[in-house]
Amino acid sequence: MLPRLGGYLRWRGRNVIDFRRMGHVGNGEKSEGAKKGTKRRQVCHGKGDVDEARLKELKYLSLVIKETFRLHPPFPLLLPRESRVDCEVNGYQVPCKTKIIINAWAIARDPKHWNEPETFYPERFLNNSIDFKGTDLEFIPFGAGRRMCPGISFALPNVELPLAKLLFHFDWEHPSGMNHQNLDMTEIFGVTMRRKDDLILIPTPFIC
Ligand code: HEM
Repeated sequence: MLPRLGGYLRWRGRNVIDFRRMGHVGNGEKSEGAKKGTKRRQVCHGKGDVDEARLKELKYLSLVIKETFRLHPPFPLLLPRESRVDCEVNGYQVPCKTKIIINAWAIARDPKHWNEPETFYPERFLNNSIDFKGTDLEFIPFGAGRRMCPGISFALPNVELPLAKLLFHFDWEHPSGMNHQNLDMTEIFGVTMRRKDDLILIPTPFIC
């Protein structure tokens, strides 16, 4: 359960939703946003909620999640590996037993593997078999090989389901003067990566 403090929904010590500016829906009347939102909620509309069984039908959401993991992997650097033989990589001599840290963040933005790598474009995964299950080495937000994340099948529904529920039950807007183009996506690098600035959004409840 996420705590609500002083009008903000807080997660990991940060303000994620500003409830003080929450859009009002009076007397059971649907907001304009909610009426428009019905079309966007086709998969779950009439059910009143999103459940785990329907997650795989939310095709576009899964593309958006993939693209988010590509551009903003929570763990930008994989666990250190040790080379087992003397080898040469791009002209560099790498002696046996050298500790190697793989930069999954940089690989996922490498123009040798991605068209317009800096652009957030979920459709790039449409009709495309590239996945983050550890076999496509240009896209490894969960790592690859023997040290790959063993929590992946626990992690994914815990990203997809809360996100799907938040999108189903609310319409979301930026505070005035902001739009997705001027949203500052700067991140703070570390063992885990996170936004530099809080993401402030205005939710309007969607009444089914
Ligand atoms: C979105 C969520 C998550 C992401 C992006 C993620 C990503 C990663 C990455 C990149 C690694 C290093 C893999 C490598 O070096 O090849 C890793 C390791 C690991 N992850 Fe996750 N992880 C997530 C959630 C979880 C969860 C929920 C659990 C446990 C329930 C978990 C347990 C572990 C463990 C135990 C390791 C170390 C494996 C080892 O040392 O061999 N992770 N994870």
